[in-house]
Amino acid sequence: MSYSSGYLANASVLAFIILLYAAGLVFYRLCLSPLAKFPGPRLAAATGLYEIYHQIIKGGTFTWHIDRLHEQYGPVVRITPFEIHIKDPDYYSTVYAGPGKHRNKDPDFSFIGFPGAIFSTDGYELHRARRKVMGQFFKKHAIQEFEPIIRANVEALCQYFSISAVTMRPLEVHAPFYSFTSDTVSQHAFGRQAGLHSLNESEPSSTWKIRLTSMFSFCLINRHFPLLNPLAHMFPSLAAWVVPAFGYILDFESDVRKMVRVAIDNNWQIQHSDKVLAQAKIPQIGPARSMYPNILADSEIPQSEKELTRLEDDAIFLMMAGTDAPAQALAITLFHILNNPNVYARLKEELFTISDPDTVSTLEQFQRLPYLTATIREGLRLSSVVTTRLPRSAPDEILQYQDWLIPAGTYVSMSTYFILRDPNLFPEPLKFQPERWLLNPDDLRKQEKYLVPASKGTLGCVGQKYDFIHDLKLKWTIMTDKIYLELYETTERNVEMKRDNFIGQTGDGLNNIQVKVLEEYRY
Ligand code: HEM
Repeated sequence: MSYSSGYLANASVLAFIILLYAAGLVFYRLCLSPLAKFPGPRLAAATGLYEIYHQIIKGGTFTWHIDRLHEQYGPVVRITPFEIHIKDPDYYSTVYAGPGKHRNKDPDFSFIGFPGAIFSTDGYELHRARRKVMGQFFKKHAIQEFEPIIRANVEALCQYFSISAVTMRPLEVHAPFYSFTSDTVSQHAFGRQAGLHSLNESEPSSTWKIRLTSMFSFCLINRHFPLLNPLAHMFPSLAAWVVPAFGYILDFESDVRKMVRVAIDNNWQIQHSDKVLAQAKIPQIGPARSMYPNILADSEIPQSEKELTRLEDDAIFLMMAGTDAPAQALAITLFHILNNPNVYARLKEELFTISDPDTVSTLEQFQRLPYLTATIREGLRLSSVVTTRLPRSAPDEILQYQDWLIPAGTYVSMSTYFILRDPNLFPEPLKFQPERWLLNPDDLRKQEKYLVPASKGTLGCVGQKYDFIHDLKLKWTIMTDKIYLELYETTERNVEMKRDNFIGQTGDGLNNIQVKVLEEYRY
């Protein structure tokens, strides 16, 4: 036998073995797997390529496709070989359960390229320990202590609106909102001085909007092709040349890594100096405590949790999570307010009841305003910025849904995007109607159960308490009696989510919300 025919024979045997293995795997998944009995497209049950096709080839459309599958197959659908998707808002708190119920994330799904991040933490116990540490900085009182910094940042943010009133140039609102949220989160995380200060720039900068949008589009690819991430970081210049958006990601990472290194260096210096001086030197944010410097200084927290790469990963995700979703939710809420003049007028009227030029209204005062509070809830509902599903497993529990018994350890997911737009819960769901939240306390409690834009349970968003900061931001930026806003060349198309990059994205080139600042009334 010649060399080439021997080679061909070996290749054929290898191809045959691979085919046999693939056929066996597909047979197992379709007929023998404990999930074989669940309804859904056979192709989705047979291979993960089904999801990849909708996410990568069809451009992030799987979320909407899943919804169509529910119309065809009912409330339970097997959407991948390993995952069941359920569409029933009343089942949400079973899957996304609170303390006392053991839930795990799907580590493949939570892989976003930064394995040390709390979001990607595999294992219930480790996640719980990390959550306990991070959670203390997000307790209501901790955020309230942070209010002076938020106020200062809101003031800086308002400058852009004031300048726009003078120049009469339309303002694209994502850019200043992203600067606001990235400055605020970084100052909370690293201390006022050590954090970012994009709001100091004279023009609103779209840097953070571009960086974050690039980060999230990369997240989607990472999940399906996890090897791309280390490869891209191994050859950063080449990767940035092939995919220019990667350059923005590197810049973003580099800024966050720098802040972490400074925090570690400072901590080292503090620990090696006088102990009394050490306490005084730990950065404070107003009377509140900044996150990473205090974590580093806490001798109860194990050293492994304070390693450079672990903290870098954690801070990168924190900056992503704390910047993008709140900035988008705020921008989209603003769009809906301005797109509904009756809502805008009613809000202004309500805000005039507390507006006193001689005093600065407090967050607590805003929170007592029923229509403003209702508007914020409606904004969080309709913006529903997180379009991804977030699979969970119950490792030691058989979940029961209707007559279905879901084997322990199976990944189950639900999409909040469709809960927030469920017509049975929210009639005419695409309409922006703050009035739907003006309910008596019992009915409000029942309805709030379904307001889940930031997920729920022990693994849900740690920054949810930040939501009430919207009250402050909204009041100061848009409802203020000093300015009057009008949409400029912006329609529903500019806020309509078409693609799922974890965070929803509009159609190409439409992610802009422009306003004209029509007048600025000065006392
Ligand atoms: C409108 C605002 C926000 C929305 C809609 C939102 C949404 C979410 C969602 C859906 C998750 C995933 C939860 C899960 O896996 O079940 C998440 C996680 C997270 N979010 Fe938020 N978020 C918001 C604001 C914030 C803010 C302001 C911060 C920080 C300052 C933040 C920090 C985090 C962190 C650290 C996690 C990971 C939690 C963990 O895995 O334990 N988020 N967020």
